[in-house]
Amino acid sequence: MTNAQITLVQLDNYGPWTVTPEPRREADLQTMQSRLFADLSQFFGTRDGYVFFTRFDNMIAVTNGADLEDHARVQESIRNRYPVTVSLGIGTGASPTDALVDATAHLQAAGSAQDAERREVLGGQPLADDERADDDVHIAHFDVNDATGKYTDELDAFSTFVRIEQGYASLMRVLHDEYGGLGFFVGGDNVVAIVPELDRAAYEAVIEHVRAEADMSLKVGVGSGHTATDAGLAAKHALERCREDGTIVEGDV
Ligand SMILES: Nc1nc2c(ncn2[C@@H]2O[C@H](COP(=O)(O)OP(=O)(O)OP(=O)(O)O)[C@@H](O)[C@H]2O)c(=O)[nH]1
Repeated sequence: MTNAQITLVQLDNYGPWTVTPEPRREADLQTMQSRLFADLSQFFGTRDGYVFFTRFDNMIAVTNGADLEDHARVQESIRNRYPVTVSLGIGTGASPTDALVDATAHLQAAGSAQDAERREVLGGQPLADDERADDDVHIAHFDVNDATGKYTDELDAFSTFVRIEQGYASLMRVLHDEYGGLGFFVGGDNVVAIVPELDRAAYEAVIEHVRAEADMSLKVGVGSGHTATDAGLAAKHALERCREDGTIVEGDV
């Protein structure tokens, strides 16, 4: 089964802050955003969750295992150490996309991201203990076949970046629009996707879609678990089996 718990992290009134009292230096904003992401990754990581930076002003976390108190503690810690605050919307659902829609609704109902009065909303409810199962979280770890040989060692770095981003765009769209999954670029040539339970044929179809649309060949390791860490590690081991056996889909399918 799938029982996703997704937390939407939204910086409060961040747009106005970046230009008040006048535009702030971009390098300072980049530094602050990446430190905040690192802190959130570490915090949710200690609770076996994953955070993805997405747009930095909005970040998406898989938080199965983190309760309301954990979320409130993150807000307090950020308030104490950063010049910005964060609102958190917690959503649950049978698919990651449903859970994210639920999480988003809790923040949107409380006001705009650029409403000076809307600060540190903590909306929604985590899964109760008796709602959780050992295979709540499903993660698919996608990797480009021989990205080093085909791109990194062949093209200039920007051309490689464009090719990888095009593959990522194709993959994230098909996962979201057709399968209820949320795919995130995590660096290099890797995409980690939070997915519902999907079978081998679905993964083969996703990989074929990206090959046809973006001319990029992928492999994927799939894992499931009680938390993002458990599922994500299982997915990484499955991806290693793809490498060893020359296969394109391995793991919990
Ligand atoms: N975030 C993250 N990045 C990874 C991971 N594994 C590899 N990478 C990144 O991906 C890049 C390419 O590494 P590989 O995917 O091993 O290399 P490859 O050339 O595609 O070779 P094959 O995957 O064996 O086909 C590395 O430089 C890293 O940036 C991972 O588990 N997580």
